[in-house]
Amino acid sequence: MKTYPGGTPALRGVDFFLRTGERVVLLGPNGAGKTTLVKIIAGLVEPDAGELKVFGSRPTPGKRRWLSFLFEEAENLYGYLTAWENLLFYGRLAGVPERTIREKGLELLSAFGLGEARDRLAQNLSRGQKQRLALASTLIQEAAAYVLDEPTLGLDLQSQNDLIARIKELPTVLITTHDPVLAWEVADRFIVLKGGEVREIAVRSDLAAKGVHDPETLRNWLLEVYR
Ligand SMILES: Nc1ncnc2c1ncn2[C@@H]1O[C@H](COP(=O)(O)OP(=O)(O)OP(=O)(O)O)[C@@H](O)[C@H]1O
Repeated sequence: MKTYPGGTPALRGVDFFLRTGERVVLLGPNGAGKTTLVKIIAGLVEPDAGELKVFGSRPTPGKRRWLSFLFEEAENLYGYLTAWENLLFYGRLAGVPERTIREKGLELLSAFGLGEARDRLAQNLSRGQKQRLALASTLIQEAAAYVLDEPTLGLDLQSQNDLIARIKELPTVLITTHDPVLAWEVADRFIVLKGGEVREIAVRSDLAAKGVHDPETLRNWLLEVYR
C-alpha cells in the first residue's frame, strides 16, 4: 500500500513473487503504480503498509546490494562523471572485482555503442546514450536479480534488439515496460497493474488460451485489460 501525500492511492494491494530464474514483466497504463513498486523494492519509497521480502526476508541495505536497478529516465547516472567513471562507480559499489569491472566495462561500452562516449560527461550524452549508459551501469553490477524500469525508453531500434538479447541472458529480472515487443520477447510471466492493483497475472500458456501469440495480439489484449 502506498499513497503519496495529498494523492490517491498509488498502490492498493499488490501481492506477487519474483522467483529465482524467472523473468517477470510488469505492465499497466500510465499511473498504474509500476514505478512506485520499483521504488519500494529499491527502498526509495516507504510503503504505508505491506511487506516486502528480498530473498526470503526483510530487506537490509546489504541484501538490496544483491539487486541491481535501472531507474526510469536513466536517473541512476551521475551527470558530472564520465561514462567510464559511472561504470567504475557502479561496479565498485556492487563489490565487483576491479579486473572484472574493467573487462566487463569495456565489453559493455562496446556492446552499447558507447566507445566514443567513454570519456564524456554523462550529462552531455544524448537521451538514448544516457539510457544505454544507465543500462550498462546496471548490468556491470553482477547482481543476483535485476529490476529494470522501462529499459527501452528512448532507445533506437537496433539498441532495443540488442537489449532484448541481453535481457534474455539474465536469469532473474523484473521489468516494467509499455513495449509489447520487449514484453513478448523476454517474459516468462506477465503482471498487469491498473489503479495500483494487480489486474492480471499470466504465464505464456494462459495468454495462448486468450489468443495472444505475438506482440501485436499482446498489445490488443493489454488494451482490453487497461480499459
Ligand atoms: N512523488 C510522487 N508524489 C505524488 N504522487 C506521485 C509521485 N510519484 C507517483 N505519484 C502518483 O502515483 C501514481 C502511480 O505512479 P507511478 O509513477 O508509480 O505509475 P507508473 O505505472 O510507473 O506510470 P508510467 O507508466 O506513467 O511511468 C500516479 O497517480 C502518480 O501521479
